[in-house]
Amino acid sequence: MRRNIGLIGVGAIGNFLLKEINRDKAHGIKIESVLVRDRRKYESLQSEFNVTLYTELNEFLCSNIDIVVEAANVEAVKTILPKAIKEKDTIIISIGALADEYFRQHVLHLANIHQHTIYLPSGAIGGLDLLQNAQTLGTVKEVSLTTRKPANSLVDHAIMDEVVVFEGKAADAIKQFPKNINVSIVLSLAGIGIDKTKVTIIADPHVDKNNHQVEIKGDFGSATFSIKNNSLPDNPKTSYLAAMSILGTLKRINGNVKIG
Ligand SMILES: NC(=O)C1=CN([C@@H]2O[C@H](COP(=O)(O)OP(=O)(O)OC[C@H]3O[C@@H](n4cnc5c(N)ncnc54)[C@H](O)[C@@H]3O)[C@@H](O)[C@H]2O)C=CC1
Ligand SMILES: O=C([O-])CC(=O)C(=O)O
Repeated sequence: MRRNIGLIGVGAIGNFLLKEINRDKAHGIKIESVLVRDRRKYESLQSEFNVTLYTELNEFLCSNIDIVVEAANVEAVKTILPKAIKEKDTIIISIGALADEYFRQHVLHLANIHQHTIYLPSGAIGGLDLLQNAQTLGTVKEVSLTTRKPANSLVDHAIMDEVVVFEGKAADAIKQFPKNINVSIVLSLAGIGIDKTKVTIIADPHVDKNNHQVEIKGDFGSATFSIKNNSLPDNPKTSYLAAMSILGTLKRINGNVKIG
């Protein structure tokens, strides 16, 4: 059982996890340790959620934790994951960090040598089970993602009508929108890769949800997933489902039945 969690980053997703896991105590798991950059800013979490704060990665990794959960950003994954995966299984939500081929191969190598697992939750989308099954024989031909978000999540000036802010491959989408399109990288890794997965990002002043449309075609047939996500109150860029997918992953790791 992975009961004790070490959390990296307390923003919209980190707050959700602290409230759901430590306040409810209903999931058989507990966040024990939290890695932050500024201890003073987060001091109150210690008494509110009965956690220990760390600002030093090594001390955090040596604390009483079974699994690390990252809920920070792509840059944090780049600096933290190589060390973390040597010591612990690790759940990553800023999956965009793995778009860098050299970095991905490096951390997969470390995971293999140290016999730890990198878990990549499906985040704000779905259908990754189907995509991985359809691709077992390498016969998926096309994968595309169209993401439509409220305009102010994507552009810093007011717009009256929708604007396509990106059209191209996932590899380039994550470079331009590292806080908005991590989903394109998990989709790429489950399917046909970051250079073949097509991405369109639309800033839309007329929507209040984060919409993702995934289209898959291959020898299996075709599939379409359309997801209309409510966002988390603390960060409109981030979908509620993305936070829930971490909790779901933690529950499935500890479960005795694996579905999908
Ligand atoms: N895979 C997916 O489907 C999705 C991924 N995401 C990604 O999840 C991550 C977290 O999302 P939110 O909680 O909404 O972001 P947020 O911006 O609300 O919170 C991130 C927190 O991490 C902290 N942080 C940054 N670097 C750190 C470091 N080196 N050590 C410790 N703390 C650090 C920040 O101070 C901030 O409090 C983001 O990278 C976001 O892009 C978000 C939604 C969906
Ligand atoms: O939460 C979402 O809808 C998607 C997102 O921000 C990401 O993939 O980075």
